[in-house]
Amino acid sequence: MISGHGDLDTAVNTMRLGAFDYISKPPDLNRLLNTVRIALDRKELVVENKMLKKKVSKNYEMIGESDGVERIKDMIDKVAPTDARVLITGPNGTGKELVAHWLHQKSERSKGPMIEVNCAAIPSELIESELFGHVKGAFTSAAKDRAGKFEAANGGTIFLDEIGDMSLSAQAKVLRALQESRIQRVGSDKDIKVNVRVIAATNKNLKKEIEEGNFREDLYHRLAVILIEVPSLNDRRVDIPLLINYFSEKISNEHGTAKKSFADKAIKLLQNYDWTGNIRELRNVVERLIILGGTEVSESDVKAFASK
Ligand SMILES: Nc1ncnc2c1ncn2[C@@H]1O[C@H](COP(=O)(O)OP(=O)(O)OP(=O)(O)O)[C@@H](O)[C@H]1O
Repeated sequence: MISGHGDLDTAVNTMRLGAFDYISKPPDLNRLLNTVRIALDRKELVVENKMLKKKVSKNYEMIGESDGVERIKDMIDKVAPTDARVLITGPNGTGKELVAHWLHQKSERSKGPMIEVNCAAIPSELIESELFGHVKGAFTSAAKDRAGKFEAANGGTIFLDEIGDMSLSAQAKVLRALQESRIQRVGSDKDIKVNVRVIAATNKNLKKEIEEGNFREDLYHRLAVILIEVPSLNDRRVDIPLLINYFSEKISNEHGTAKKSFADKAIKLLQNYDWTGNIRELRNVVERLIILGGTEVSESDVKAFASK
């Protein structure tokens, strides 16, 4: 707002009504330029922030009203505010990672970091240094000191995904970290105290892995203080219509197109499929049908493009 009749009241009122700045006439052009620059920066930040918030909150929405999902939501509400360790089990693509994010977001640690480690993706000779860091010279390629994921998660949560695939030697190190809340960087004997909540997930049957000697029983008991079992999609088919609707909206948004509806018969057909890939597979099928199907996705679209 630029005005020649400025007094303090008008200035305060204009700002209250949403003006970014109040400049009296004749304007000092340097000040004006500066104000415009700052306002543009602010606007950019606000837009970016809105987009990020949307992304975060949308990504971790948990859709479903089946008994299985309701039970998980109840458990999350009870368990999230505590520091109890949680082991999440269930087949691939059922939403284990989603549950882990929810637990973190609804916990007192939500302002702290949430660090994810995919234990299956890290070669066994690197996992120790990845989790606990290393000091310079600990091994040939250790050119400088480096903190690991446990230190990075300090004050927050570490999510050990696919824990069933972790080597026995790494399991021993994780066990020590859990027992003592302390870690040592590889190549150092200095203890570092960490304040980290541990959430782990696996699609393996850990009881069976224990019997076969692939998983430490003591580590299992440390991790599974609370056990959350995520059911397969075939065991909660009532959620399928809701999920189709949710993914249809989400995918159309991502594509920048109008939301497509699905005919009742198309939904029924999808509801009876065998979803071995669970929710991840359903999402892919919905995306395919949105791209290839008609304005309203029909039963014949499902037969043509998503037959099983
Ligand atoms: N109840 C749900 N509502 C909405 N989206 C879901 C739900 N459950 C899972 N998803 C979505 O399905 C996809 C797969 O979920 P996620 O990655 O959490 O599964 P996972 O069990 O961790 O899989 P994996 O064992 O293969 O790592 C993700 O895109 C996730 O956002």
